[in-house]
Amino acid sequence: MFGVSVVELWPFLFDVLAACMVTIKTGLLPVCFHVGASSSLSTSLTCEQQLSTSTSPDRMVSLHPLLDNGITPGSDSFPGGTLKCLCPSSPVEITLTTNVAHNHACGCSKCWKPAGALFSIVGVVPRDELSVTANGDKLTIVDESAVIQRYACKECGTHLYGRIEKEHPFYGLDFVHAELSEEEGWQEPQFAAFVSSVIEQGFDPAKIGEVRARFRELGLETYDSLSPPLMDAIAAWTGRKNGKLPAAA
Ligand SMILES: N[C@@H](CCC(=O)N[C@@H](CS)C(=O)NCC(=O)O)C(=O)O
Ligand SMILES: [Zn+2]
Repeated sequence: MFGVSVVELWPFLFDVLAACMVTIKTGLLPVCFHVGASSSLSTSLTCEQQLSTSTSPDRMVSLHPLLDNGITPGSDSFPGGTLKCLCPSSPVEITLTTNVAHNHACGCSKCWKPAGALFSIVGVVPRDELSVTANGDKLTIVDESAVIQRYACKECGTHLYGRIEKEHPFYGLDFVHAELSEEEGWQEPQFAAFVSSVIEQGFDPAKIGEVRARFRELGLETYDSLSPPLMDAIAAWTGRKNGKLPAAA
């Protein structure tokens, strides 16, 4: 969803990234939490228990494995790496020659989530920093009518990358799930987007406050679309396109 050209937008993304990183708090609660009849968050269950019973949205909830036990900061100097689908043999592999930016939790129904997770973790890279390096013949586009053409493995269903082919504020950026890499140093999640969208997928609206509270405990702001810097980038692109703002230099 997310054309300013990449050349134009990419430095902006890094500025935003740097600003967001200072908001990440330390000393996070260890959790797998229970959203139940009580409004309190319980830490009494293990992650294994939580994941094994998380099929009902209003019982045990895993936001995402990379969030449930606290956020591990990434590395500013991380150069990128390889992401693989979950097939036990002949996995599809993509290679990124840079770290992700705007990495965030997304609650929308379209982004790929690992089993049991309520949210996806998704970030962006310039499209020319991504290449398919193995078993690309297993890729298929999930929904050709979507703005983001999400390329998934036909066998295991994992989304490898999402690409925008039409005129769009985020044309030139590909969407990826860095958790599909074994390397460490990927940018940590910066915010939570499309939070209310989990309700469309069956999550109890009465419990959404607890989800937002948990994100805040983790130091992540929650939004029901994207973060203000990204919404501002979209609006500026639209303003330039409709002539209300001067064209980019
Ligand atoms: N409430 C909707 C929101 C979908 C949505 O707008 N997703 C955003 C965040 S990934 C987007 O950019 N969609 C464009 C697309 O999926 O092609 C849902 O959950 O399906
Ligand atoms: Zn999404």
